[in-house]
Order: sequence, then structure tokens, then C-alpha cells
Amino acid sequence: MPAKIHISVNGEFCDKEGNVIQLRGVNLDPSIKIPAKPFLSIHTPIVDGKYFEDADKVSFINHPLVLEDVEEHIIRLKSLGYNTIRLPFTWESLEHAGPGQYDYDYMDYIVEVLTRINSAEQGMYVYLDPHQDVWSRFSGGSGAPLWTLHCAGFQPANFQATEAAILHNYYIDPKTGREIGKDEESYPKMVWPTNYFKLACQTMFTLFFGGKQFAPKCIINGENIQDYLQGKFNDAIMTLYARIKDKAPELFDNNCIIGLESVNEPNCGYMGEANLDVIPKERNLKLGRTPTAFQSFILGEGIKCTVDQYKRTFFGFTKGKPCTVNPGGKKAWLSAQERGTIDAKYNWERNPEWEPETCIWKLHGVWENHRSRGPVLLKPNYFGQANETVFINNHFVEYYTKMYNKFRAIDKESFVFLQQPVMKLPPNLQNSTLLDDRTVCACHFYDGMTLMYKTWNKRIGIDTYGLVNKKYSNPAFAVVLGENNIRKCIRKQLAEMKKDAKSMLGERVPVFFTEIGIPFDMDDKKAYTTNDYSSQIGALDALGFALEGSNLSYTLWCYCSTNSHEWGDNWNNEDFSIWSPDDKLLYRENRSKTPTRAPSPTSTTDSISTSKSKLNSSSQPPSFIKLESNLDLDSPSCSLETDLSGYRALDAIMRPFPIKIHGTFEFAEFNLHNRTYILKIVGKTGMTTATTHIFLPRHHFALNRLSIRSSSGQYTYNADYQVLEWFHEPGHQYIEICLKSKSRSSTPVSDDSNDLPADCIIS
Ligand SMILES: CC(C)CCC[C@@H](C)[C@H]1CC[C@H]2[C@@H]3CC=C4C[C@@H](O[C@@H]5O[C@H](CO)[C@@H](O)[C@H](O)[C@H]5O)CC[C@]4(C)[C@H]3CC[C@]12C
Repeated sequence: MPAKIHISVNGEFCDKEGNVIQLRGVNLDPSIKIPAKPFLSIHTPIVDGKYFEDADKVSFINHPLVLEDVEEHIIRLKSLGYNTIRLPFTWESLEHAGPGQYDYDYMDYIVEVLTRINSAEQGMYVYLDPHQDVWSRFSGGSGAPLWTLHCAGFQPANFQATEAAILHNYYIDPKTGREIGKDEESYPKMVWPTNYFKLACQTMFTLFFGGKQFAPKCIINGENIQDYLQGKFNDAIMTLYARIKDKAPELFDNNCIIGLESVNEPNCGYMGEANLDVIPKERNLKLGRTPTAFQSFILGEGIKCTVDQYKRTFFGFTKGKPCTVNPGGKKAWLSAQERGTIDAKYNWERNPEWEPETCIWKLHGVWENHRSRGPVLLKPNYFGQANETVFINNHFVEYYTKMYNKFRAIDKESFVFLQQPVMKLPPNLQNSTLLDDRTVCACHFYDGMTLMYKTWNKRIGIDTYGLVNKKYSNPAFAVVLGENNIRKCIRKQLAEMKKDAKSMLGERVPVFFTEIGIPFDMDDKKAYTTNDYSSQIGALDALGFALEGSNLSYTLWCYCSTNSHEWGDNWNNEDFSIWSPDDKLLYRENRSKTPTRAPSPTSTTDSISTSKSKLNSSSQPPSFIKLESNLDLDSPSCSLETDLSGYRALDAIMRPFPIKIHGTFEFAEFNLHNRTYILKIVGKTGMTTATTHIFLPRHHFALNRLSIRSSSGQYTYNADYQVLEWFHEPGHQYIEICLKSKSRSSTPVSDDSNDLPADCIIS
């Protein structure tokens, strides 16, 4: 059973003795965003009303994984030294049939998935993530059930005509099942997040977090829509969580489930927009047809409107020719008759002031459709009072308080992962009773350049975090040049995010990157034919380098068991999976081209002896996986072939890291090019035996060329588990692990070293 995770006074994950541990793993798996039965990928063409009409009859069972395959995937992940899973699930998967109508079969399936994860080779730590992207799949992403949009009075079947959202489904030819047109002309890559600035998503988030303040007329069954939606959302999540506790308490007793996240990537909607008549200057993402908020209200009412269009160019997002959108009389709002039918179905009673077929922002006097002058914006600053900081510290905190209290009522022990809006500072909760000693700050990081251009640009980089947080008076100052500087800049950004988060939540709160990753379909998917993953390796190595620099725990976005080269992660043309069945073949072909074994060099590991030793796995985090026996120690990943095939950019994913530090972390760096790993720590004082455990993958560190030196101590390398145990002295210590070049007899020694002969026992 994996060890229980604690939090140290410095806000680091540790074991009960206070040894710092690191959590590493993946988001498993993005398929939770789409129904399994019928299989409705986000690129399933919408040919008739059925997509919407049958939205209450779907099932998500088998997403994230087919039960029979759980063990295989977990073992594969453990072969990377991973010990943690972020398990996303959507509100829709729990409550698609209607408010309060839960899919208990899906909940029981999730219990079974968790049970299987727990029993696969000592299990993994798992935390749950109520996931969403741009509100729901009906507004271009994933998350909420269709009825939530109906609840707001929306008619999602008309979102396409009114540009209230951009959905990939509409850019698929129903005859061929393939994309219509070329990328920039039809469904540009990474266009889906622009939905955050379109009518459907912006309205839903405004209602969810700020309905009471901004839409007081939207009262349903006696409650403001904000309370109604938040209540339903929280109830659904907690029903799942309580059911897991009830049906499988051993998952908690065995330290498998470690917690729950607040909600994925919360968004402020319109709140903070100072002028609804313009595109806010600080908006960094402008792609495709880009209406202002006011224009999107107009379009939503079925009125023709000319909007700006943006293209992605070498210089960023460039304004092109404006374009006239004609909804052809269709409205994004339900007609009186449609709404009547839906309200009867769900027993909804609305405030009589809430007129059907009407933009709710018109209803609240933000604009009017004047008889002679046409659409007129009456209150351009309607949402302006709640700026970003106000939103996070009030509206978001109000939501978080409810979520936190409900969660703590059923689980006092597990972690609550507080996730603030993407790349923003968390609320200032120092000295608040909302922060307990089991609170974790969940951050996300994506490098803007890599994400938007789908390439690893070694020459030009952008300080994305600095840009998003307006740290530069001119965006040009956010530019960095040269690969080394770009890598350092990403490392600096993550360190700053950690520092900023702690400045709001206090030192005691650990910072966990619950999402970080890269698109693998870089350079127009070149790697899928050439197997040259050097761009992806460069980008991922930069992230690894950055995370290591601050000893950050993380779960990569993502691992998708059904990834394919054609459709990526089956969602919005994204392809972030670190593993793909389609890459298995590539991997095999590649391995058959390179000699399986280099001619055995003279052993340079003369200071390393072998002996039998057992790893005391019962007291460890569950990152160890015993590899097959009869290892050929000269070959770095000899018996791992079956486990590792299908991994993409493996060189950068497979990394050494301190699983458990007997003391505190000071510095770490893995240099992929010369295969060197340096770790600096401060060993605890007053201890007789001090052991730090390092995951040392044989993929990089072939035993016959291993060279270790350190400021003190001895080592035992357990090759089966790929774990180096370093027995060291107290105080400032370092260890440097590298590969001796075939011709070199000794490793480079830095001037200030207190070099001791490596005494390493291999078991
Ligand atoms: C010169 C450049 C073009 C400058 C780029 C500036 C901006 C366009 C970008 C700066 C910050 C970016 C956003 C960062 C994070 C995001 C969250 C992300 O959602 C999660 O990511 C997964 C992969 O996309 C997804 O599958 C998960 O479900 C999500 O939880 C989506 C993108 C973005 C909003 C990103 C967009 C571009 C920037 C604003």
C-alpha cells in the first residue's frame, strides 16, 4: 500500500517522517469529455437535431478506459516512474438525463476503474477533477450537460448560425467523415478556446459565478440561476465522491484516492469587461471570427452583424478582412414553445419577468433593439465593476466556499485542490478558515507559442505567464530569444507561479501542476511518418527542466488510450497524449533499425558492485514498478520494450527525479543531452541513516556506464525498480549521476566537489 501523503510546514508533499516526496503522473484520460455510447466525438458531424435531442440518453461508461485495459495502462505509466493519476470526469457524465437524475451506473463504473487502478501493482495515487472546457461540448468543449444551457434559455442547435460557439462537429463532412477545407479556412487549430469569448460560454460562466449580481431576473424554481447551477453541480460531484467512499472505502484506507479538485479552469465570463463594444486590449487570443460582446448579443438575437476576423501569422494574431455573419433569423435563445416544452420536462418554473426568446442581457437592460436605431448598447460597462481580482476573490471564492464545505462534510482527510483561473493568481486566502492543512493549489501551465503554433520554436519564445498577467508594459518585452533562454524563461515562469500562489495562499500550501503538456501534432504531424520527435522532445524537455527546477509535482496533460494520428485525442483536433497506439508501430520500426545492443564496452563501473537488496516498497510512494526479471543490465531498457512502445518523445518524458528526499530540496537538473542528473538537497540533521530515493531510469542510465559521485554517502541501485538509494550525511549534499563516455575513464569533477568514490551496490 502506498504511503500516506502529508504536507510539510514548507508546503511540500512529504511522508509521515517529513521526507519530501514528489508526485508525477498524467491526466487519464481525455476521452471522459465525450460520450462512449453512442460514441460522439467532438468531430462527429451534426446532421440533424438528434445530437441535441438524444443528449439525455448518452452513456460515458468506458471513458476514461475500458475496464479490462486499466491494469495494462497503469503498468505502462508506472514504468515511467509515475505515481499519480489525475482522473477527470464531467458533470455531463453524471447528470446528463436531467437535473437530479444521476447515472449511477457510470458512478459505479468509476468506482470499478479506481478499484482496478488501486490493485494494479501497488496502485497509484489518484485525485478527481470535475473537468470542463468552455462550459460544455455543446458550446465547443466539454463538461456541463445540455440541460444547463436550456436552463439559461439557450437553444444550442442555433449556436452555429449565431456564432454563439464554434464546434468542431460542424466542420466535418458527413459524407466522408473528414475535415472540411484546410485548417485556417475551416476549423483552425486551437480555435476551441476562443469559445471562452463567445456568447454561449461567456454567458454560462457569468450566470454560474455571478448570476445573482448580473442576472437577478434569471430565477428558476425560486432560486437565482447561479445558486441553482452551482447547487446542482456540487451535488452531482459530491454524490459521486460519497458513492466512492461508500462503495470502496478501501480506496481511501489504502491511500489511493488523495483528493478532489474544485473545478477545472474556472472562468470569469463577461465579468471584468469594461466596454462590451470593443475586444478587450488585454485579450491575447483572437482567432477566426471574433465578435465583441455586444456583437455576440446582436447575433444571438438573430440579427446580421459584421465582425472582425483574425488569422494566426508569424507575428501573432493578425486582423484580416471583417466578415458579415447572418444568422438567417435563427436565435441562440429558445422560442416560447421550445422553452415551454423543456420547462415542463424538467419541472422548471421561471420568474415571469424572464421572457422567452430574448437575450438575457437585453432583458437586464444591457442593450436594446431600438425600433428605428436598431441594436443600441445601453450599459457598456455593465460587467465592469467585477474586475479579474474582484471575480477571483469574491465570485470564485463564494463558489469555492460551497464546494469546500460540502467536500469537507464528507471527507476531512483528503486533499482539496483549489484551482484558480488558468495562469492567474489564486484568491488571497491567507488566514482564512477556508484554508486547511490539506489544501493544495492546482496550477496549469501551457507555453503560448508551443500551443498556438504547434511547433517548438528554438529561436523565439514568449513569457506566457508574464504576458497573461500583464507584467510587461509592452508585449514585445515578453519575447525571449534562443533555446537556452526560452528554457530558462519557462523555468522562471513556473517558479514565479509557485511563488505567486504561495504569496496568496501561504507557504504551507503545496503547488501542484495538475495540467502541463505539449501538442504532439507539431510541424504538421511530421513525426508520425518520420518518427523524428525532436521538436516534441525539445518542448517537453523544456517543461521537464522547468518543473525539476522547483521540484514541482505534476500530472501531464495527457494520456489518451485511444489516441490516433488522425484524430489525436478525439477532441477538438487536440493531440496531447504522451502515448498512442499508432506510435507502437513507429517505435518497433525504429528499434529494429538501430542495433539492439552496442558492443559491450569495457566496464567503467568498477566502483559499483552488485548485491541482492530488497526495496521496502510498503513504505514508499507507489512509483516503483518491478521490471521483468533476467535483465540484461548492459541494455538500458532491454526488457521494457512492451511497456514503452507507443510512448512519444520518450527521451523527454522518462526522467530521473527524487521520489523521496531525506531532507529538503535545493536544486535538480536533468541534462538530456549529456545524460547527467544533479540533485542538491539539505539532509536532515540528527539522523543516523539518511536515505534519499531517486528514480533513475535505465532508459537513460545504462548501468555499465553509470558514474555517480556525491558530497557524501553510498548508493544502492535497485535495477528492478530503477531506484537509486542514496545514503548520505546531514546538511548540504549533492549527487551527480552521469554516463561515462565510452572512451572516458572518469567523470568530470567540478572544482568545489568533495568527491567521494562512488560505492554503489546494484541489486
Ligand atoms: C505569441 C503567442 C501566440 C502568445 C499566446 C498568448 C495566448 C494566445 C495564450 C496565452 C495563455 C494561453 C492559454 C493557456 C491555457 C489554456 C488552457 C487550455 O485548457 C486545458 O488544456 C488542454 C490542452 O489544450 C485541454 O485539453 C484541457 O481540457 C484544458 O484543461 C486551453 C488553452 C488555453 C486557454 C491557452 C490558450 C492560449 C493562451 C491564451
